[in-house]
Amino acid sequence: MRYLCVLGSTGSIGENTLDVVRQHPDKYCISSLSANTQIEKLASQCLEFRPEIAVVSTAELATKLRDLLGESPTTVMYGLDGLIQAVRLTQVDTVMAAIVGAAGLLPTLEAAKLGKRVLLANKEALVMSGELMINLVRQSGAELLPIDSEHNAIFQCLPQNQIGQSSANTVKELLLTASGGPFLHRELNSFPDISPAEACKHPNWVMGRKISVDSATMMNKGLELIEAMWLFDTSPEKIKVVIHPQSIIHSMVRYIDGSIIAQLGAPDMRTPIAYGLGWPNRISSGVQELDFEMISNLSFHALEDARFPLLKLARAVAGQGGTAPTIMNAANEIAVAAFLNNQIQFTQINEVVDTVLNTLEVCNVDNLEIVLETDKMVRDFTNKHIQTIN
Ligand SMILES: NC(=O)C1=CN([C@@H]2O[C@H](COP(=O)(O)OP(=O)(O)OC[C@H]3O[C@@H](n4cnc5c(N)ncnc54)[C@H](OP(=O)(O)O)[C@@H]3O)[C@@H](O)[C@H]2O)C=CC1
Ligand SMILES: CC(=O)[C@@H](O)[C@H](O)COP(=O)(O)O
Ligand SMILES: [Mn+2]
Repeated sequence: MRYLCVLGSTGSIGENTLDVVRQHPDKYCISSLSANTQIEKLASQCLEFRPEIAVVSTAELATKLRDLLGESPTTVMYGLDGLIQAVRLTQVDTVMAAIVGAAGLLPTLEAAKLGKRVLLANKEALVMSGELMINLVRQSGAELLPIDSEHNAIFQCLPQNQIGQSSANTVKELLLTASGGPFLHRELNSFPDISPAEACKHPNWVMGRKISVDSATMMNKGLELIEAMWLFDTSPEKIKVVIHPQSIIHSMVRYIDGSIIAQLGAPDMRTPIAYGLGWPNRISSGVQELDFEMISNLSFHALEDARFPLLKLARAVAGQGGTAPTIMNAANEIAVAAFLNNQIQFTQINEVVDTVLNTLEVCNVDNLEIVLETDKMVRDFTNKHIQTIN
């Protein structure tokens, strides 16, 4: 039996995780769950899975959740302390890191520090903390398994199934596939008119709002480029992005002998989640089998920089290192939130991130405090900057 803490259980990845767990009551037990504000959904998950701990964001929400749970024995906690307690539970051996954005950083690092199996969906946490997270994993002996579909695909295509061990001798490059999002063919001159609802309508995947906007701007692929550098111990030059609008090939590895190994499947996150839960074995996921007779076309396109300037910017940030990825991530989180709140236009997400990166100084990441201070400082700066452009 494996004992799970699901951070962000009310989100898209969280719900998919619980769906896979539901299919294997003999293999997985839910020990702790967490949400931000969706307490009704969390309450229903608690009543079904009976975790030891459930965590919400504030004391008020914790009181309301406790009321909703009635006689149920789950202990309700709140805030960062609650998230850390949820991860620290002695019996928890596996942590699904599925909180969106920087809010997931500290509990994910705690899981890594404690040597647990970390199923990493929360790519922003690795982008922000980079080497610090990888070093914690190495020191503690934690298992860091990628859930992001592209990285999970690459993990499945690499020879030794070991994160952070370079295959530099035989791997020529990693090929990250990108759907191109909802605006792959939209007229560029209409980009300023893009609404939050349009940006959140991904052609192939059902995901949370923040990652959906990131897919539309392709910042998602930029974050994934940096995520892949750390997970697979490689440089940005050895990671190529290929547009593949069908999202059937989830990513590929090109070897020095001309072979390319790809992982294919229906665009359903339950496949990578089941792979992470079952690793090194495989378990069923409930995902419908891919029917090749129904696939008329698998196509590939080159990237257009003018359409997706944030990917080019993220590649430069990846090469720069230091606090540059932390700055980029924080500016992007604030800009995406402002776009979703109708405060800025879609095209201003790029302008805001670019301005912030060109204004703030990049320094070395010597410790976690530098990451946390940078994240806070950039959020304040970006919010103020957005007020000035409105
Ligand atoms: N969805 C997908 O298919 C994929 C997602 N990912 C990554 O996985 C992560 C989660 O994405 P997704 O599931 O789509 O996101 P969602 O927005 O659907 O879910 C986010 C989860 O995090 C919780 N949460 C949000 N803000 C906070 C906060 N400040 N403190 C604590 N908890 C918080 C939410 O709680 P509440 O419900 O109460 O708001 C929810 O449980 C992201 O990093 C994303 O990039 C990676 C690959 C694919
Ligand atoms: C499902 C998943 O992993 C997302 O990150 C997905 O890849 C988004 O698709 P694109 O960013 O390729 O549009
Ligand atoms: Mn992805």
